[in-house]
Amino acid sequence: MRILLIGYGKMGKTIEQMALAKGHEIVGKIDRDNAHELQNFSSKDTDVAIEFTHPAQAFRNISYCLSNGIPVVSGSTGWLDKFEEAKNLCQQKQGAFFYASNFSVGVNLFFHFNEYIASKMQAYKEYEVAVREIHHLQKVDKPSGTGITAAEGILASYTNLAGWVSDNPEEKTKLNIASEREPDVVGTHIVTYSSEVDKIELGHIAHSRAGFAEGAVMAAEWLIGRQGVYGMKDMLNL
Ligand SMILES: NC(=O)C1=CN([C@@H]2O[C@H](COP(=O)(O)OP(=O)(O)OC[C@H]3O[C@@H](n4cnc5c(N)ncnc54)[C@H](OP(=O)(O)O)[C@@H]3O)[C@@H](O)[C@H]2O)C=CC1
Ligand SMILES: O=C(O)C1=N[C@H](C(=O)O)C[C@H](O)C1
Repeated sequence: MRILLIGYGKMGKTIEQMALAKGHEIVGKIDRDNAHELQNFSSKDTDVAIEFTHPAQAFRNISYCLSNGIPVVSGSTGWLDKFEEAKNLCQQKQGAFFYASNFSVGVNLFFHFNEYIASKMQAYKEYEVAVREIHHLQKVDKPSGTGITAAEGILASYTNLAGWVSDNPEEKTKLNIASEREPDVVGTHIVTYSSEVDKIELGHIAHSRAGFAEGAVMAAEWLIGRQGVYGMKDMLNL
């Protein structure tokens, strides 16, 4: 598979290692300082693009790929206000687009169990539900994309809550997502149900970026030959 890497930071470099180990070819590496070179790539030389950049750049990169017939896998977070636009463009161009806030199989199992637990816990209003995410100091967006997906999984059952809120535990009508930034934390997500007498927790701790990279390469392999908008639930049958 001929892969174009868009974003050559922590994730781009980890994905490169994973892809080469699986026998794939990297046809290009686009980063901020050579971003203009993206226009040189087309479906003639690229089977799939894997995009991990920045909240402010992701939509433009994804749009370029969809407009030029390049199937695109994106893991960038913090840009989802434009997700509907990306979906529409994908439909219009009959393209292929795979998005996940988190490509790790373990996190997607965590999402699955999180939805199930929320569906049971919503009947027990003596428990207050909250989401907490902890990441490294370089992370630019808050809350994390994974934290938002976890919150949405809970809100599907908690119809009494009017959406989520970032770092505002006093706002009792909404589900709080608490964000913490600490050196060298790859990605930790914890859902807590607290009552006066006890606490139930479901959590996921990433030990490295290998799980994210492995999932992204798996998604790229899976996307080739498909048309439409997909996510991890489609690939993993969750
Ligand atoms: N879905 C998932 O499983 C995961 C998602 N992520 C998300 O992926 C994104 C990237 O994470 P990470 O690799 O850790 O971040 P990094 O900051 O390490 O890397 C991002 C890279 O993108 C580059 N970049 C900035 N603008 C452009 C542009 N216009 N075109 C191409 N490249 C550009 C940056 O360059 P420069 O440094 O010069 O700005 C940088 O090298 C984040 O949104 C993060 O939240 C991260 C891990 C897992
Ligand atoms: O920026 C990161 O590092 C990560 N970002 C993703 C997110 O925002 O959920 C996924 C992972 O937690 C690492």
